[in-house]
Amino acid sequence: MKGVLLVNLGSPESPTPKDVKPYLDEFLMDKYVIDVPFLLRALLVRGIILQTRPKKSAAAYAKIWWDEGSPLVVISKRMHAKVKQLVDIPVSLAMRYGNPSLLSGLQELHDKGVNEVLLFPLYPQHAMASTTTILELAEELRKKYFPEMKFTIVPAFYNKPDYIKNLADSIKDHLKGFDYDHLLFSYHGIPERHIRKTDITKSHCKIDGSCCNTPSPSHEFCYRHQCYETTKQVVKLLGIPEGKYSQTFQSRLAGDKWLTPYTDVEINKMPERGIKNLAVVTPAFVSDCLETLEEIAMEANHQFKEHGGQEFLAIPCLNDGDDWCKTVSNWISNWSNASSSIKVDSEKINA
Ligand SMILES: C=CC1=C(C)c2cc3[nH]c(cc4nc(cc5[nH]c(cc1n2)c(C)c5CCC(=O)O)C(CCC(=O)O)=C4C)c(C)c3C=C
Ligand SMILES: [Fe+2]
Ligand SMILES: [Fe+2]
Repeated sequence: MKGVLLVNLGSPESPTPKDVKPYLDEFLMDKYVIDVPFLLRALLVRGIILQTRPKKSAAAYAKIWWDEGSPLVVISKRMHAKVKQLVDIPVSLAMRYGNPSLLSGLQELHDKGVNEVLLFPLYPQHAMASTTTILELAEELRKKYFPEMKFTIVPAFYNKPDYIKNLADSIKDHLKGFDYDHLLFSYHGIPERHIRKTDITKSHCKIDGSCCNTPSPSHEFCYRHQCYETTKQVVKLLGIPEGKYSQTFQSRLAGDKWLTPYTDVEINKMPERGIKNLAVVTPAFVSDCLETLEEIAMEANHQFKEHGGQEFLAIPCLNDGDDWCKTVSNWISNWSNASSSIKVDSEKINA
């Protein structure tokens, strides 16, 4: 029997340092996130980062927390509930860090008699720190607890026409009545090293002006290419002219060189370049979360105005929007109705 596991990132249990600390420990001790040898990772994370960050992060979470819980988890649950109504196979929800855990999601499907699982990482663009870590942990759990299960993986959907249309429609709706000078596409950043590591050709990605626009098999897993492609396809659909939009990367940690240009640096320079009304969209996230609600809608908004900007619009993520939930359920139904599900590629899922 077939079933689906939707997987998002996850949040702490509450916006307090006591609950944020174990969440950050699980997150940052992940070898796909901080990809250095264990002892160095433990020294960096437990010896340095966790000494101060839980308090700072908890304060940020407290600003965006809802009565029902973390926005990311609450929104994911709402989306899950809608998708469940639209398909006729079991669908469970899990988080990579925190709860509901991946193990509980797989167990729930197993208890319903599911032995063919469509693993659905809720990330439009592929990154080892987001997607690979889900797939690796799921495989580890499968081997240990559910050896009879088969997995099929939903690949990054950064360029799938129905996803692009949902995103473009949402941007268009939110821009109604907002006379914007510029639309910024701000994606979650990753260290440049991660781009080189996921380059399957081991030679293509130079992280320069052209590699991501030159066709290559490496693009199947290149986060940077996939971000550019999402932006390119959305602006094409919306007819936004060159110069009226740009792309940046947000949420970097100190230490490494992360993908540039940096969102905060660019936003602060915009008012002196004549951009007074700025709209920001965050397509690396399908659900609003700390990084969109606090870092962009509060912090970047404030900084933009401090630097002379006038109006700032943070465009919400697709969240549990009806069109997006329909797209997700169509992909699921196409997979569940396919006669053979041994290996289903993205084209088939979107057929
Ligand atoms: C788009 C997917 C994501 C990638 C890729 C990603 C990489 C990445 N993240 C960190 C460090 C942190 N990220 C944090 C929050 C956070 N990250 C994502 C998504 C991706 N991260 C989301 C959806 C969220 C929000 C979670 C929520 O509960 O709302 C945090 C925690 C908050 C904080 O202390 O700032 C950290 C830390 C690294 C190091 C990384 C790539 C190496
Ligand atoms: Fe992150
Ligand atoms: Fe590239």
